[in-house]
Amino acid sequence: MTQKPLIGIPACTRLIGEHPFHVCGDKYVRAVSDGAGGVPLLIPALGGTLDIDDLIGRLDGLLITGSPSNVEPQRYGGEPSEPGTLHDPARDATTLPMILAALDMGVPLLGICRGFQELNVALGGSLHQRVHEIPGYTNHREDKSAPLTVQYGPSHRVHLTPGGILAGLANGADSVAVNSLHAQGLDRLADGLTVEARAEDGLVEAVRVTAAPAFALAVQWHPEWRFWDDPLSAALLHSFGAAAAAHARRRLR
Ligand SMILES: N[C@@H](CCC(=O)NCCCC(=O)O)C(=O)O
Repeated sequence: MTQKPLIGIPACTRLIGEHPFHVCGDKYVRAVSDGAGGVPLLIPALGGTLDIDDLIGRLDGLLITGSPSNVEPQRYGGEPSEPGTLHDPARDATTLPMILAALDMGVPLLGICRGFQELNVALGGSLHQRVHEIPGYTNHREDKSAPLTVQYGPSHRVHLTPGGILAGLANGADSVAVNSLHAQGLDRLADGLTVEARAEDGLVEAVRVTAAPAFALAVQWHPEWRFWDDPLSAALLHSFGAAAAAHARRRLR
């Protein structure tokens, strides 16, 4: 009997009423279960109270999701955020070390939106906090007043790096249309990352970990959104799942 790969999804913290919760969006859970063929395991944002190495050693993959919260700027030497910015320090304290442990232990990793930004920060890179205020960059935020199908619909094109993983998954296409729901973006690219895609304004929108022994890729857009309707999204999740399944076979043999 083939065991499905166990894929960890670190949660966000969220106040619901007066009570704090650990939460994860349903579309990420289904991207793991239906898109990657894995068993989703939600991981609470407990930071240093978790034995990160022990936990990563039990996983076959790690999906770092998007979130409306921003990585705390002190994590990358940034200026203080604008007052009222939503942060999630408990999530930062969990995802950043988990990313490094997964890369160190060869556990396949897929980052999405905030997860893409966290990969860059975890490896020593930095972020633009408000991309839309920087001359030369366009507005990459969604219209929050629009229906979700519009917010997560195609927003701009990204140019895929020839010979990259995404270009291969896109059957050699040199650009694809993606959605865009982010105010932050990559500033200083961390050492050890290779650009996989750029937006038309030049903003980096996808990276891979150059020397990673396993699948280690992150995108600024949202392939988990209705992935079954988008060939590249489906191929990306399937490729991540295949890498996790291969890891499971090695781990469980
Ligand atoms: N807060 C960061 C990252 C934005 C992000 O992850 N957006 C998606 C949130 C909702 C979802 O999970 O689909 C930024 O603003 O750049």
